[in-house]
Amino acid sequence: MDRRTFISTGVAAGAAAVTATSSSVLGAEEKQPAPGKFKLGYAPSLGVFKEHAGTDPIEQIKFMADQGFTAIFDNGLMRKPPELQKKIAAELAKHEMQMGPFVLYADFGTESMVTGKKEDRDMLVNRVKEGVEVAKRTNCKWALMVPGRYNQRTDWGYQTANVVDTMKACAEACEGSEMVIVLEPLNKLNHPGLFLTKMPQAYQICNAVDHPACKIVDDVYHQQITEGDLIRNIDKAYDQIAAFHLGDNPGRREPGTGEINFKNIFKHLYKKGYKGVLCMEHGRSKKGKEGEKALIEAYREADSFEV
Ligand SMILES: O=C(O)C(=O)CO
Repeated sequence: MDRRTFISTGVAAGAAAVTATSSSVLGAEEKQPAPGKFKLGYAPSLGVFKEHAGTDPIEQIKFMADQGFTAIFDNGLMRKPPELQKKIAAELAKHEMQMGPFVLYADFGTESMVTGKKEDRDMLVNRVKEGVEVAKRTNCKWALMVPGRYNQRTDWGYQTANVVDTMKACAEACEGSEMVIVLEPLNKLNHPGLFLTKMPQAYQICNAVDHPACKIVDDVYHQQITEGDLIRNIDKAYDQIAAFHLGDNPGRREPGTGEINFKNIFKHLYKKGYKGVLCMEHGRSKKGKEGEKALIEAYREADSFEV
């Protein structure tokens, strides 16, 4: 199937989904997505549609927009040359697409935020300042941080207090910009030894930091492994959640390949009025062009909830 045929299939599927949900029963005009667009901001990663769109990130963004996506994400944005960062931002602006969090700091091998040491805090604050420059260049509002490893010899309460103090300094370093740091709890199966694993824990830290630039990215793949109860945790932590990551479990692939009921989660978020990004941070169940097509179809299916 060539790019055009594939595109028209994608948009047709989206249009069908829209028709099915845009009856007068809906009432509120603003609830209806643009024809062909997904209802929520599912964000493919740059590089995920190489088979259809090639290796040029700009062509990839055009392809994603054609398919009805309204957001992208790029974990590696910070490592890209500034000129390319600007080109990506300009292309996204043309399509009115959002950009999900880029990775600002995720060192899984180091005790960084838990130590309370000035040199660790200074290193992280400097990293945040670099991130602010990337955010300004790209209009990307969110930057992801992982608080690193925990220390086996220090009481948990002291480590939590140190993370809170460090995050206060990091959040203050965002002031004067629009950048928001999102802290990501990760599961201990894939990432043993990390400090931040749970939604209630992330919530407690964000509440203690009490700064608009310190929020949570809720990765439902990680949280399904760590604690489950996904919708209740979304509701309880909602005022501190600024972004989502997606991936089914087990396998960390597209919706429909595991045990998570994405259609219900998406419907729930839609009803809450969630307008942010949901980064598709997962692999695919099939390879090649067929795999890319299956990926889009999986999102069309999960997005086909009634509103
Ligand atoms: O490394 C991981 O598993 C992540 O989810 C980072 O976002």
